[in-house]
Amino acid sequence: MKILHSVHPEDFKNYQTDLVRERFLLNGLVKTDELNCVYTHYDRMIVGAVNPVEKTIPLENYTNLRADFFLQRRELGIINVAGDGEVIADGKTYPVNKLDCLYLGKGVKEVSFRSIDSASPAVFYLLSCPAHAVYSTRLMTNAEAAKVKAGSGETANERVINKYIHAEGIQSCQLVVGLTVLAPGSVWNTMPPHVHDRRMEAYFYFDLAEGQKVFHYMGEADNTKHIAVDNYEAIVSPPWSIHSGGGTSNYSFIWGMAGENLDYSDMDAIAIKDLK
Ligand SMILES: O=C(O)C(=O)C[C@H](O)C(=O)CO
Ligand SMILES: [Zn+2]
Repeated sequence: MKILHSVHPEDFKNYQTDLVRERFLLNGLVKTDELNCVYTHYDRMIVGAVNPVEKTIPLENYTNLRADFFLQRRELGIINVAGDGEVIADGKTYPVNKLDCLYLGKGVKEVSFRSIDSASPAVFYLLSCPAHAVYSTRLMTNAEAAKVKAGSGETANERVINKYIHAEGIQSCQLVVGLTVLAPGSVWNTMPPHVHDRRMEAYFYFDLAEGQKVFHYMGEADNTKHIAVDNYEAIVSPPWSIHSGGGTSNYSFIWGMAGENLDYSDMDAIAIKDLK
């Protein structure tokens, strides 16, 4: 499994586009009939994706985990962003359709993924972090997720934030996961931006139309940089960094965090006027 190391904010100030991409962008995650995971040193969060088309794909036990099985000391959040699919966990089958979320706790031994129709395959996005206790497996459909409206059409940031795994939702050790859907005509996510020194975060962009891009902004508030991100690409955000995007069209993205607490609202807001 590829490993991504952490970056110091002072070093980041010297980074050019290529190095920002190398250190933070996770691309090539979604490949036909493959599971692809990256082990990040941001709270040891593993970010991955599996796109089962013709085959049922198992969650393999990577050697760098030095574990008997993937979830021996970890928990896992799964969100499907494409066609209908199923996750089989220790013999039980869970239907996980577009925008549904399945949480699997520490100790689940055998996990595999399949699509219902290979002509419209599922794409499961995965977020896994270390777990110290067992929390129950739980499926939450998109209709059941807590929804918060944010932004407005006037400022091109009208969106709905859907929360699945968080303090008042699916219970976990440290995973916090949800997704945000931008309204047509709105392009800005997480603007005004924020940081949260107590949690890392990863964004995975999806439902971005062919030929469009999201300009993802990161860095400390007074030293921001951007990279242009495609559909099905993820980007990690260190605790010192803003994480905000401006698209050339509307799109959706999954956000996932791990760290000190499960409190979604534990953020330090940054005023737009203070951005540089
Ligand atoms: O659109 C937004 O604003 C978000 O979705 C923000 C993320 O949920 C986030 O950054 C949580 O810390
Ligand atoms: Zn955040």
